[in-house]
Amino acid sequence: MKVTVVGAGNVGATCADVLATREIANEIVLVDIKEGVAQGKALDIWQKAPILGYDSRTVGVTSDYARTAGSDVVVITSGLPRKPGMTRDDLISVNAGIVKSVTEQVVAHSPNAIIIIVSNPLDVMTYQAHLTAKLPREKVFGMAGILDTARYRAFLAEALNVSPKDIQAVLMGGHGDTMVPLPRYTTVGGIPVTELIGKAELDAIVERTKNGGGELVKLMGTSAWYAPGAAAAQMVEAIVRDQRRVFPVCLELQGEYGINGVYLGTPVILGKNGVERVIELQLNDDEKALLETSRGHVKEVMEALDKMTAVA
Ligand SMILES: NC(=O)C1=CN([C@@H]2O[C@H](COP(=O)(O)OP(=O)(O)OC[C@H]3O[C@@H](n4cnc5c(N)ncnc54)[C@H](O)[C@@H]3O)[C@@H](O)[C@H]2O)C=CC1
Ligand SMILES: O=C([O-])CC(=O)C(=O)O
Repeated sequence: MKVTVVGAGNVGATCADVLATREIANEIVLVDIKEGVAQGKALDIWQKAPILGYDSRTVGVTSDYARTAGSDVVVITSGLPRKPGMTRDDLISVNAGIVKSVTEQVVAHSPNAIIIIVSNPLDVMTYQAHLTAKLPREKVFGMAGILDTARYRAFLAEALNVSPKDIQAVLMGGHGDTMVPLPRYTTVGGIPVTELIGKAELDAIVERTKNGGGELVKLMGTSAWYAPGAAAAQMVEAIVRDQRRVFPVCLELQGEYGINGVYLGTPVILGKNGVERVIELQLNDDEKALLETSRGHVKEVMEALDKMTAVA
C-alpha cells in the first residue's frame, strides 16, 4: 500500500511518522512546497526504523507529485495553522487556494486514491477538495471527528480516572465551536456515562471539548499536531486494512438528517472503499437543534468560499 501525506509540517510529519512506526503502509511519500523539508523529515523517520524496528519506507519530495503516483490514500495537511486570536475560519482564503491546487495534483497522479482532508477550516476545505476532485463523497472526506472525540474521551478518562480505551463516544457536526457532542451516545465500558458523572461536570467537559483546539493554540502559539496526526493515520489504517471501523468523519450530507449539500461530521463505516456506509443517528430534538446550528454555521462559511471563488 502506498500512502501520500501532503504538508510536511507538524500534522503531516506526525501522521507520516505514525503510519511508518505502526507499519500501516509500506510506502509513505511526504510532500511539501518548502525545499528540503519533506526530504529531511522523511529521512529522519526512516533513520528511526532500526531503533524502533519497522520497515515501512518513508521518502520526502518537494512538490514532485510524479513520486506520489498511484497512491492508495492521500492525506492533505498543507496549509496555514491558526495563531492565538484567530478562528479556523480566518484561514479560509489562504488554505482554499492551497487545498485546491494540491487536490488537482493529487487527482492527476493518483486518480484512484481516497483523499482525507485535514487542513482548516476543515468542513469547508473538505467541500473545496470534493469540488476539485470531482469524485464521489465516499472517496473525499475530512478528519476532525476522531480528534474531537479523542479529546472528549481523554477529558472523561481523566475525570473518571479510568482508561481512555474504555470510553466510547461520538461527536457530530462541524469542526468548531458548534460541534455536537452526544453524551447520550457515550459509554464507559458499556455503562452510560450519565450513570458515572454529574451533569455539571459532563457539561464542563463538553464545553472544554468544543474549545479543545483553541486551548492548545493558546498554550503553544500554534495548533495541535500529535493527536491530529495520529487521528488521520487511524483513518488511513481503517482504509488500508479494510477494518470497517466506525468513526465520525466529515463529508457531504446528501439527505441524512434532512440536510443536503452541507459538509458535516457524522459516524460512518470506514473500509477499503473509503466510506462504506453513512450511519444516520436518531437524534432527539435538542441534538437536532445543535446540529442545525452547526449546519447554519458551516453553510455560511461554504457560501463565503463560493463568493471568493466567484470573484477569483
Ligand atoms: N482537521 C483537524 O482536526 C486539524 C487541522 N489542522 C490544520 O492542519 C493544517 C496544518 O497544520 P500544521 O501541520 O500544524 O501546520 P504547519 O505550518 O506545521 O505545516 C503546514 C505545511 O504545509 C506546507 N504547505 C503549504 N502550502 C503547501 C502546498 N501548496 N503544497 C505542499 N505543502 C504546502 C507548509 O510548507 C508547511 O510545511 C492547518 O490548516 C491546521 O489548521 C491542524 C490540527 C487539527
Ligand atoms: O485548533 C486548530 O486550529 C487546529 C484544529 O483544528 C484542532 O486542533 O482541533
